[in-house]
Amino acid sequence: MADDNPTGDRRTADRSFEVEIDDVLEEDEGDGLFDDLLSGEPIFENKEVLRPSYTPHELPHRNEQINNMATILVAALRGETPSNILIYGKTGTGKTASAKYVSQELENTSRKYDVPCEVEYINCEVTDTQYRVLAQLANTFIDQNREFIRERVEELEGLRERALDDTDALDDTDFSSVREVENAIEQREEDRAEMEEVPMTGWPTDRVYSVFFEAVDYVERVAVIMLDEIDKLVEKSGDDTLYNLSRMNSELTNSRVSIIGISNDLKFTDFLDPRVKSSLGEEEIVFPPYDANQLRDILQHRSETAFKADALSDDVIPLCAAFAAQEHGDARRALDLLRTAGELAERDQADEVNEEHVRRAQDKIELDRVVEVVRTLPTQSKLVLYAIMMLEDNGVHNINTGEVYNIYKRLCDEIDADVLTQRRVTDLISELDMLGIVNAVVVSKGRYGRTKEISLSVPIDETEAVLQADSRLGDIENVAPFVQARFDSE
Ligand SMILES: Nc1ncnc2c1ncn2[C@@H]1O[C@H](COP(=O)(O)OP(=O)(O)OP(=O)(O)O)[C@@H](O)[C@H]1O
Repeated sequence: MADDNPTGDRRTADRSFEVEIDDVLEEDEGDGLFDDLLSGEPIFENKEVLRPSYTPHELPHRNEQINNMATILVAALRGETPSNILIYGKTGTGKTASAKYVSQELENTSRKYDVPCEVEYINCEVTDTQYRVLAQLANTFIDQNREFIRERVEELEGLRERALDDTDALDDTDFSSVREVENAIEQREEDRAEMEEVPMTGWPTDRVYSVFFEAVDYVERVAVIMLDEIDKLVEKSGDDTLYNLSRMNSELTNSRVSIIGISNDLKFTDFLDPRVKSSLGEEEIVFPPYDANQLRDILQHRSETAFKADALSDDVIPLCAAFAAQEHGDARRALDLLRTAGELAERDQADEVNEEHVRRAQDKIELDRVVEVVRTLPTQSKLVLYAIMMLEDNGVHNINTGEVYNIYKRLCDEIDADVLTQRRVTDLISELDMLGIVNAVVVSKGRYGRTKEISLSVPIDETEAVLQADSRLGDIENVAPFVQARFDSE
C-alpha cells in the first residue's frame, strides 16, 4: 500500500480501494458469502418484536388480570397503601409482561398528578438473597433521594437569591429568613453526604436493612416492590426478606411499602411463616394458561409488526398456537416457535413461512431444550444417562435398573468418580424421567415383584455429543468394548 501511495495522501488511497472493491463486486456478483442470503425475499419486518425482551403495548386476553391489579394499586395514587398482591400462573402466561405494563401506567399517572409513587422491579432469580435484594433497593432509593435533594437544593438556592433581593419572596413559604433557607440547604447537603451506598457484599444484613429503611423513608412516597420469581428467593434464602418487608409499614413515618410477588410455583407459600403468608397474599391474582384460540390472537397481533405482509401461509399461526397450547398454554413458547419458523424459512430463502417450517421449528426448539437440560445435569446424572445410552446403543431394550447400575459403576471407575448406591441411582433415573430425558415405566413381574423398564426419550446422537463434550466424560469412549463384551457373554 505504501508503494502505491508514496505521498500518503489518504484520499488517493481510499479511491484506489474503492476501485478494487468495485472490481471484486463486478467479477463475483451474487456469489459472495452474504449475497445468497440477501437475495431471498425478506420474511421479517421487525424480528425484535418476537423476542422475549420486547414489551408489548397491548396484552390480549389479560384485561381481567390487568384491571384487577389496577384496582388494587390505584390506592397508591390516593396516597394510601395498596394491599400486597401475589400473582400466580404457569410460565409464559404473561405475568411479568402484565405486571410491568400496569407499573408503567401507574408511574405515568403518578407523574401526571404529581403523586410520589414508584415501582421497583427485582428479578429474584438473579437477585436471590436477602442481602442483595435489600442492597439493590437501598441503592435505588439512595439514587432517587440524591436526585430529589439536587432538585430541592436548586429550588432553595433560587428562593435564597430572590429573598436576598426582596424578602417578600419568603411570603407563603415555610421560611421566615434567608438564614433559615440557607440552613435548609446545608441540611440537605449534609443528608446527601451521609447517604452511603451499600456495597454488593460485606456488611451485616441488619445494617443493609437500616440503610434501606432510611432511604425509603427519606421522602413521602408509596414504593411498590415487585419481586418476580419470588419462589426462587424463598427457596434460596428463606422468608426473612418478605418478613422484613411486610412489617415495615408499621415503622415507616413518611413512606409506605407494598409488595407484588410473582411466582410460577403455586405451592411456594406452604413454606412461608403464616404471618408472611397472610400479609403477602392479601390479594391473589391467577393467570390461567392460554388456550389455542387465545394464543392465536396473541400471535396474530405480534405477527402484524414482526413479518412482511403475506410472509406467513394461513396455517402457520394456528399450528404454532396449537403446539404451544399443548405445552401448558405458554405464550413465550408460541412466540419462540413463530420466530424460529421464520428464521428457518429465511435460511431456506423461501418466499413464505409454511407449516413445514413450523414443524421443523418445533423439533429444533425441543432439541435445544434437551441439549440444554443434558448439558447442565450434574456429573452423576450424566453418568447414569451415559449408561442408559450405551445400553440402547448396544441394542438392549426394556433396560432395567440393575443393568444400568452395572454399567454406571464401570463408568465411575473409568473416570474415578464416586460410586453411588443403587438406590440413589434409581432416584437419579426418576429425575431423568421427570425431565423427559428417559422414560421409566414400572412393570409388574408377577411374583418376582416389580421393576422399572427404562428407555431413552431423546435422540441418541445429540445426547451422546453433549455428554462427550463434558470434560470429565469425554474419555469414556474406550469403555464401549467392555460393554459389548458383557452382552456377548450373556
Ligand atoms: N397476552 C399477551 N399478549 C401478548 N404477548 C404476551 C401475552 N402474554 C404473554 N406474552 C408474551 O409472552 C412472553 C412471556 O410472557 P411473560 O414473561 O409475561 O410470562 P410469565 O408468565 O412472566 O412467565 P415466567 O413465569 O416464565 O416469567 C413475553 O414475551 C410476553 O411479551
